Amino acid sequence: MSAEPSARSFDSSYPDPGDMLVVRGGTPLCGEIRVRGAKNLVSKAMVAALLGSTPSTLYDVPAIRDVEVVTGLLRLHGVRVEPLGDGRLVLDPANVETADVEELNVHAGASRIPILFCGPLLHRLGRAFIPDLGGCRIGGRPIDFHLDALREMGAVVDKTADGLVLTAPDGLHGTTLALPYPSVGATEQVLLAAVLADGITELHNAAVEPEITDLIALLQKMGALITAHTDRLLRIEGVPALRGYSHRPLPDRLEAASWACAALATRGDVLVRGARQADLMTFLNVYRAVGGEFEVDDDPVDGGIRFWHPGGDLGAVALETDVHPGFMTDWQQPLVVALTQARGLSIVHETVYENRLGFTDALVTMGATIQVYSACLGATPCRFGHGGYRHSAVISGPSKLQGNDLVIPDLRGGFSHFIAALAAEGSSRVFGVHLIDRGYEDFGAKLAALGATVDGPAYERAGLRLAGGPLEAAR
Ligand SMILES: CC(=O)N[C@H]1[C@@H](OP(=O)(O)OP(=O)(O)OC[C@H]2O[C@@H](n3ccc(=O)[nH]c3=O)[C@H](O)[C@@H]2O)O[C@H](CO)[C@@H](O)[C@@H]1O
Ligand SMILES: C=C(OP(=O)(O)O)C(=O)O
Repeated sequence: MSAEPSARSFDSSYPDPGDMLVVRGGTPLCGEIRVRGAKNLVSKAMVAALLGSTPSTLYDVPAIRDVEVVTGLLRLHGVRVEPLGDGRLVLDPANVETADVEELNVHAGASRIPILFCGPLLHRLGRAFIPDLGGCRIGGRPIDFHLDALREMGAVVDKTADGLVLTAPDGLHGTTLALPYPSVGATEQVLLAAVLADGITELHNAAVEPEITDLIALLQKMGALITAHTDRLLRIEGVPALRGYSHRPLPDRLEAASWACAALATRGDVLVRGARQADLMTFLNVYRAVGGEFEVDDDPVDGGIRFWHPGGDLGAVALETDVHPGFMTDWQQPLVVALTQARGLSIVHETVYENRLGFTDALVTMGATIQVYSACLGATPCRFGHGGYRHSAVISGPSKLQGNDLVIPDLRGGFSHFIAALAAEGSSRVFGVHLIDRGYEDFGAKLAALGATVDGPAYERAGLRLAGGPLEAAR
């Protein structure tokens, strides 16, 4: 890239120029970082604390925006949320109360977690107000499975201009449910509603992601009676009361895979402390198929997985994202950047979300050769084969990437843009950096620890925001 970033003018369609980082590419990421509790478990564990009659303690909680949002929502409902430092969080639900709708709406659009407050609030207060949901814009992300299940269990749902209002005039009761698709959120919804419901709930076609298994383990600690049968069947026997839990969440397998892909795309070598092989089996198979190397250290305290590029060419692969135990959709975006560096044609069929390949447009502007199709380019026709959803990609590599201006579209797409910028020649300006905070703790500090050259207003303006600033300070 010829021009230095400072010489480029800002396009008026870019978000806040202060929310931008300049990345100088071309240096392999090398070193070690640590991942803490999984974003996709910790936030749900925090909601589950509402179900207990005594305080809960959660360990290894990362300083990410989703945790901050759920902390805010819980506090508005009277839950005492006390960060004790070093990732310990005590949640005391002794004084749960109805929250002010206007105050709750401050969190509208910030995360997907508010929908999981339905069951716990209906049990505690008989009423729940749910602000509009946020989360990554990677598809329509409807909540029909959640609401249908709650209605079957006795909830009445009113859609208002402000958000959803739920009541349960006769309480929630157990029933037999079948999800049209094994949705993670809807499975969690049923678990959180059924554990205190009257009678037995059977959930067919449930999600079985490791985060679900960990949530079940946590609920079991609270006194819940849940049996996980084969064939995606969960049987939940409602109990009259639950106590608080003490729980160390599973490590973040999505963050671990992101850094693994960053090592591969930049020809680097990254030790991800805390990463656990059991949660990453499917990812590791694909990583190896592409040509990436890894080594597992099982030490329970200091262990992790070292990921590296062994030199030479990477190989192309064909893969489909799927529900667990398939290749997880949240691994897809970082891996695609590594695939731009693999020799040959790779095919990626995204079957979980209909709109999760938009981030590839930016990679193309950097020199990647990626074509996106609305046909199902995989062995299994998926729900998105008709309707014109651009959900299959063909990636031809290896491509020399050039730095460019990038606007972060969503959490994993944003991480992918960073990897591409780090693998590219020259410098890139990455806009919308705050979106990364939702799921990557200490992102800037970790990049720096791995030898990346990153600078810019997002660093200068917010001081240590990306290196454990306000999120950590809020503890
Ligand atoms: C906070 C969190 O844990 N987020 C994860 C969770 O999201 P989330 O729980 O939102 O994802 P789901 O598993 O529910 O969604 C999977 C598919 O089901 C569809 N669907 C879902 C619910 C519903 O009521 N109706 C419906 O049609 C969705 O549009 C999507 O196509 O699981 C996803 C799939 O592993 C991950 O990518 C997200 O990182
Ligand atoms: C899609 C994701 O998260 P969320 O469901 O919170 O939007 C993700 O973590 O990649």
